[in-house]
Amino acid sequence: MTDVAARIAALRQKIEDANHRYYVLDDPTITDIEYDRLMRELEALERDHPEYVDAASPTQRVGNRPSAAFDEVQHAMPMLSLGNAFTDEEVADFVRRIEERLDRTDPVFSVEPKLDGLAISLRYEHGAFVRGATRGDGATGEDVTANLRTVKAIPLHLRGGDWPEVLEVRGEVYMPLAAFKAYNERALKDGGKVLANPRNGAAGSLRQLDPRITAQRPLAFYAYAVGVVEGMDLPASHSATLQRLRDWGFPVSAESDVVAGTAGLLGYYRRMGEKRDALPFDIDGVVYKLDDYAGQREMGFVSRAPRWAIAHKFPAQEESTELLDIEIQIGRTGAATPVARLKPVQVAGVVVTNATLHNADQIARLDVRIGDAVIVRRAGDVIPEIVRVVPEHRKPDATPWSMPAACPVCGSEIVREEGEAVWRCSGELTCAAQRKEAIRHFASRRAMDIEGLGDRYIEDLSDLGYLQSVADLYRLTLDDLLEMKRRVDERDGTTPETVKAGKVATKWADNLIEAIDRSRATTLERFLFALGIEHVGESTAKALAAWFGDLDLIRCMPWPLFKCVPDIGGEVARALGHFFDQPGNQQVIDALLERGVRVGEVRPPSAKLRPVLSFAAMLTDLEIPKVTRIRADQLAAAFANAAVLRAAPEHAFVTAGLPADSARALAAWLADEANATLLLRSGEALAELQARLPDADEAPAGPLDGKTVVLTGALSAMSRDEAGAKLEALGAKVSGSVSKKTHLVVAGEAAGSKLAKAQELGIEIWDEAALLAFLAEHGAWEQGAA
Ligand SMILES: NC(=O)c1ccc[n+]([C@@H]2O[C@H](COP(=O)([O-])OP(=O)(O)OC[C@H]3O[C@@H](n4cnc5c(N)ncnc54)[C@H](O)[C@@H]3O)[C@@H](O)[C@H]2O)c1
Ligand SMILES: [Zn+2]
Repeated sequence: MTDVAARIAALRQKIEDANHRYYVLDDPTITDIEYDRLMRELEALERDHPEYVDAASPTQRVGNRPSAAFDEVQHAMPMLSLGNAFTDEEVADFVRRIEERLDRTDPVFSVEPKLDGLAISLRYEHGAFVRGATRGDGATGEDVTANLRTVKAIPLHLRGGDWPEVLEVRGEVYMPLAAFKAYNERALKDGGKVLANPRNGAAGSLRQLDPRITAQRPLAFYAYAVGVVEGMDLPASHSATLQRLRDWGFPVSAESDVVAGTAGLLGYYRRMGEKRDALPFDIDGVVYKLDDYAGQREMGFVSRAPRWAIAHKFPAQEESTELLDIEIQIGRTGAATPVARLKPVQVAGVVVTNATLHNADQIARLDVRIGDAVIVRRAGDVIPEIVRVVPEHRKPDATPWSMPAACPVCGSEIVREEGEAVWRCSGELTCAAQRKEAIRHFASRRAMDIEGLGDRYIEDLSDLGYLQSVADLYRLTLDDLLEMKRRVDERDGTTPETVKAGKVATKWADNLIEAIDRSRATTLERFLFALGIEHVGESTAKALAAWFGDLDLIRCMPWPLFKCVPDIGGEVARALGHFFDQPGNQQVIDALLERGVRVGEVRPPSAKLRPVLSFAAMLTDLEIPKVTRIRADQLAAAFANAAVLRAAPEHAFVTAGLPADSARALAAWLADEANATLLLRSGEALAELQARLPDADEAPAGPLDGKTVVLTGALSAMSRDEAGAKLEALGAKVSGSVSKKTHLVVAGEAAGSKLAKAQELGIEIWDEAALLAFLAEHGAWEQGAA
């Protein structure tokens, strides 16, 4: 074989493979630009060496054989492809060929956006939609009628009374960008496969075997041509036909237009190019069609495309390049997002050096490794993203990527909650990236309540380095604030509002310093809430304060002990333990206290802890594999405390009554040094708590002791929070949701589902009047005090 023959054979093979992946599997591995390059090379070789032209060459055919999964549909009129133009000269050549052949100057063209979706043909008989098919290889397509019926933009019946007996409408099914984005966001959250691009989304959705799946994916449709028409004469031009299609109820692109000559075409190309990013759908170019049908007939066809039309393509939105590195970016809430550093590459006219990889799961799914050749996509104002790897170019030493253990900004551990897609930096109080959000929460009304510390000040104070952590709030001086303001004015070039009538305005700064100072005196529950610990909302903060009463105790408590508080489960307990285990967080708390933050008197732990604090309960809370409460009871009976248990050998657990597998599991667990340390720490914390418990009779008895109360609906005399606080003072436990354990529901105005549930469960229900009467009776409310 000659070199040319070999190259031609290789190109045909590559293109066939790409066609199969693209048209049949909806899963391409090369970019459109690469595909077009291969195709052009093959076309040129076949042109220069006509002896190799072959009817089986991909240059002679459209698309690909349809997949066997669907019934076949023979197209009565073939569905062709379009020739491509990439440059202005190619467009000028196209126009010149028409001018020469038809002997006209500046011919008139119908021009349309080229939607990037899937070509389909819709058949209407006596006005009713009877069959829809994909293009397939142009002659034979796939019957996707059931799926097309779910596309709302496709009329199931033609409108107006005047239609042909048989009408075939051709157009593009596509996925609007909003639907594409929403689909991928959901897929990322659920750990599903993301769509590479909207075209892929349209093709994949339409070629689903189950129409119910297609129905869930919002596809749209544009009509751009007709095929077979029987029993009626069409207008003489394409543009007039498009108008007819509109009248019959088909969506036709509002961007379509009529222009003349090369200049008209190129003008339209520029206009659409500028509009491209703002359109709600992807277009990969524009299509020029000679407008009059007489001219079209005279021009005729080549093997796979008409001579009277051409697609003028925009620069590609996908390119391949090399992945140089994967870096971690920390967001406001600590979310660690992997970002790809790329070898610079032009994508859709812009040099791209970074791309998002969404999250660690997505990296694993794509199996992206540093050094890989990757396909980058940039569409509209969307952040460029890596859509796939080119596996053939993988370097042999490339290793799978994993999330780094420590935050690149602050060095805290990067962790992930079970069942969550997002990894987070755990340095809540120290991480610069999370600082602003943390400060905002810390200063908020229900937390430390620093009046006047708005978002702007938080931004500026952080950006200019005055606030490294929330603790720095308490060493801000009046001079700091004024200097900050001066620097902001300087930076933004704004006229200093601080200097008015020659006098420096300092009132705002005085007020802010005063508000910060006021916030120093707070409560333990507000302080714990203000720290912004994950999963710790107001009610958990309140519970912690009520049950333990002492910040120092809470700060050094190992996580299993938090679980002795009834409403705190394993997840919240671990979040608490983890937060206080970070030295950076502890330093910030120290600094806050040093700088005068006061969280109220130290109180003894709640007497209610007495029945739940035991060695056996603690062992259960450690969540040791195969150590259930029964086993924990056996262990507690045989071993005096954590230290003794820690030192015991495996056979001693069997002697204590544990089955062999539990004994083995416990021994294995203890063999891990971190677990052994946790056990010892928990044992010490348990002893400390027990020692601090007040005598049983010290606990005040309230009229609602041991009762769980739920407040719902709106009260008029006080807020729900106030009412809740009053009820708690009388011994009640206020809960957010109604369950069988609820003793009482207080229902204000417009109470909804909680009230209904309470009725269903037969729980006692009070209206506001009953509540106020009860509060008054116990001295917690004065009649007429509203
Ligand atoms: N990446 C790959 O592996 C791979 C493989 C095969 C094909 N491809 C891509 O597909 C292209 C070839 O596909 P093709 O044959 O569908 O050609 P095409 O996409 O270049 O153009 C023809 C198609 O344009 C569409 N179209 C959109 N708006 C239109 C309008 N207003 N009027 C008429 N048609 C309109 C129709 O679906 C029509 O079938 C290649 O250039 C390449 O970009 C890529
Ligand atoms: Zn960090």
